[in-house]
Amino acid sequence: MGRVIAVANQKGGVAKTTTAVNLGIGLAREGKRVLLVDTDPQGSLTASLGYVEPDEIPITLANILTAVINEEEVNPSGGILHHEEDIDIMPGNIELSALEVVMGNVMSRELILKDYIDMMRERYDYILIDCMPSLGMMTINALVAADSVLIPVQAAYLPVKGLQQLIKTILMVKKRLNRGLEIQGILLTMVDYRTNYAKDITAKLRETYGSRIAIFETAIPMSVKAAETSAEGVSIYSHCPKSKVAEAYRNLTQEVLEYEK
Ligand SMILES: Nc1ncnc2c1ncn2[C@@H]1O[C@H](COP(=O)(O)OP(=O)(O)OP(=O)(O)O)[C@@H](O)[C@H]1O
Repeated sequence: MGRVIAVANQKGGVAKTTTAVNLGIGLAREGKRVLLVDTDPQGSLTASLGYVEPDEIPITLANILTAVINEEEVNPSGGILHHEEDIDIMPGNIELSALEVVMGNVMSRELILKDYIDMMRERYDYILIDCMPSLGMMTINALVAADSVLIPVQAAYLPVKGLQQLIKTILMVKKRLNRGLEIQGILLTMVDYRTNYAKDITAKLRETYGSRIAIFETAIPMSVKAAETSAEGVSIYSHCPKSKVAEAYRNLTQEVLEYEK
């Protein structure tokens, strides 16, 4: 049975998508069967893997979740795209925006994505859910469907306030809807090693959250190489295997594999 990890932070541009893609492909390179699920109406995960016009893809997560809502039968292979780096993708696009509104008005509205994800678990070792930058119904659905949450945090400012809100939401979901949910850890991203920010922020995070929340050993360095990958439609391992960012995502992959043990 696959393990489901939500990559979440309501703050935009903190490298959720970049992390979902490179952790997902990192796990696939270790022989794991991986599904990436794009729950963001911007479709940036979908686009960054080479499907540059997500809005033109005929079957996406929005169609699948609509079928779930309407209690129609869902074909587990339906809409799945296969990327050359050996991962599967359930694409997302702008239709998820309207769907999120519909979701808010149906029975068991928090469990819609979970229905689909649970059906997919037996086919994969890891399912990574790329969340949208909000704490709305779609993100709640992702947290309900997941076993754990990975929280990318951009190491450019002291991000404590937004994090508190996210953690509160996660704990609320854990209490009411998904008792097994774990916070897998905070991942520092876009770390600029020319400054001392990373050290300061790590220290601040440890001081604030102490032993309650793990912080990954690995931090992801700031690098234009990471930003270039999405235009190429491939992972950092294909685009620039010797870069520091590639090394960091390889290390993160190992940490995630270790976590399960
Ligand atoms: N390590 C990095 N160094 C420099 N730029 C990066 C790095 N990681 C990601 N980026 C770039 O930062 C931008 C935001 O990254 P990304 O799209 O992964 O964040 P996100 O949290 O998923 O955003 P959104 O909230 O909009 O979904 C992108 O342009 C991406 O290419």
